[in-house]
Amino acid sequence: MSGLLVVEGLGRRYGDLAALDGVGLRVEAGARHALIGPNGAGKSTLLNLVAGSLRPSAGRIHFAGRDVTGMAPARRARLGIGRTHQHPAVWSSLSALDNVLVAGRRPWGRLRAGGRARALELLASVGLDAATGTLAGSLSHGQRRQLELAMALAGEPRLLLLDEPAAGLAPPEVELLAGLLAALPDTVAVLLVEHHLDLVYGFADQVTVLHSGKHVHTGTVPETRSSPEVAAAYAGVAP
Ligand SMILES: Nc1ncnc2c1ncn2[C@@H]1O[C@H](COP(=O)(O)OP(=O)(O)OP(=O)(O)O)[C@@H](O)[C@H]1O
Repeated sequence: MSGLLVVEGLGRRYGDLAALDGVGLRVEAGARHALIGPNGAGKSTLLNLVAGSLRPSAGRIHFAGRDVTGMAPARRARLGIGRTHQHPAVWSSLSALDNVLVAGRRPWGRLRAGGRARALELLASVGLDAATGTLAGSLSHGQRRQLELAMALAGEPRLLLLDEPAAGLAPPEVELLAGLLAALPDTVAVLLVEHHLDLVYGFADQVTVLHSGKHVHTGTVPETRSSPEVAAAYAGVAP
């Protein structure tokens, strides 16, 4: 089965509500794949199902040729699925450096060889070289997003799930984020959930659109921009 991430017939119900309904998705190794759609489309649900923090009601998830559908989040992370959250998940009482060191630990808490140098390198790569000793709780919202990105990269993911990284950022911070995303190594595939369409269209090579839990469209940026189904989804018309 080709494709780094292959999702088939994925569904998730909350009582009577189908938050996600029979969705398929394929993310190739090294791809820049965006997942968009109006509020409540099911984007975060899909991301959480892939990360393993939610269990599906239907469907399968394959990563790197393995069926990970029932696998715990920590095991998926060890296989190479990294993520950031809608609200940055950092340890407020630890320094930025310690956050990255902890996030990059191997199983059983062992630090990676050269871990400190690598952590400093990652912090520099996300623009936090002047804040390595700052407590994460004292960082601005935008800086916590940058820190969480460095933490996710410390796990050496092959797939990075980014959940609305531009949410709550001021325009100059969005520009900084766009630069950081553009500089991500192409050894990492990215699945980006985002409402900021300029950011998405500048970043993605494939775009998948969800509406009311259903798959509406997958295509290149020009295909997505000119799709009547996508326009209808954003206009609130049933696909
Ligand atoms: N824990 C929950 N209990 C009940 N319903 C939920 C729960 N989580 C999500 N939902 C519902 O599932 C649907 C999909 O939610 P989801 O957060 O995945 O959408 P989204 O596309 O990420 O939306 P947004 O862009 O607003 O973040 C929504 O109708 C939402 O209200």
